[in-house]
Amino acid sequence: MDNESPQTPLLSIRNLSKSFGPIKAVNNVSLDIMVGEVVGLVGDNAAGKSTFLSLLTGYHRKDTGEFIYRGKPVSVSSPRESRNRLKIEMVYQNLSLAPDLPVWQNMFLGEERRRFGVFNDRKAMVSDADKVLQELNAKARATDIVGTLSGGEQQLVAIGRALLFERDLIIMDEPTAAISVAKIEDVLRLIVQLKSRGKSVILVSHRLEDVLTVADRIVVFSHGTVKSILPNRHLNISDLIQVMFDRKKEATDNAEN
Ligand SMILES: Nc1ncnc2c1ncn2[C@@H]1O[C@H](COP(=O)(O)OP(=O)(O)OP(=O)(O)O)[C@@H](O)[C@H]1O
Repeated sequence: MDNESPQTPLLSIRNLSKSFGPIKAVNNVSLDIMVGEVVGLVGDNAAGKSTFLSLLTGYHRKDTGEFIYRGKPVSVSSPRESRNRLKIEMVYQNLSLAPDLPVWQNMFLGEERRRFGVFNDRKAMVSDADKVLQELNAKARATDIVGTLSGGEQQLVAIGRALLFERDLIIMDEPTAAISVAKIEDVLRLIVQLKSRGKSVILVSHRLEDVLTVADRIVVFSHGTVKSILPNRHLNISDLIQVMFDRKKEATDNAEN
């Protein structure tokens, strides 16, 4: 598939756990994310997907476990450390953009550029934001107000941050949940484009057909654990549903016995 030999883990997650009181939301999860890999994350409600992501992005602190980034153990105890040390950019379903601000300000929000000792070097930021927008084939310009853009263009702004700050791993949480069918293809194409630039992507989605379209591997979460890691070869939706829900079926079977 590529010339890199053997596959290099970008991020290794080892024995990650997080409880909320008696609930083991994430229970001893280990997973390698490879360079340039798209990993689909699926699972029933309350399987632990959001909690797992919140540990990666530094919004919650792990109880136990280890992050190894490009071979080196790294500690992450805040969103800033996740961005700077694990090079993670999280794109939320609601995109977390400020609609009244221009694109460039949204892209640099909280990470304004200082150049030659000058705070908020507006000219440089507008120009850098425009470059990224062009790379993503966006119609929007850096000075456009975000609230006036279509949902698809807003998504490009959110993802533009990842390119601007050279993040390695982009986490997309339900990116196709709230957009039109026509735009879904754009988002999936964008994920493939990110992969072709060597970025790794974690795609969390309840739309299994989207995950099957772009993921290299699909990680099935259940009850806070990794239930299965499936290479996405010859997989179809019914295979995936079976893996996702058979424990539930067993539980029902057991309950009936
Ligand atoms: N802040 C919290 N306080 C207490 N319990 C929590 C908290 N966050 C999550 N949980 C619990 O942890 C478990 C895993 O929840 P999580 O939201 O991570 O699952 P999920 O797979 O993202 O589900 P969904 O697909 O419904 O969003 C659930 O039982 C949930 O109730």
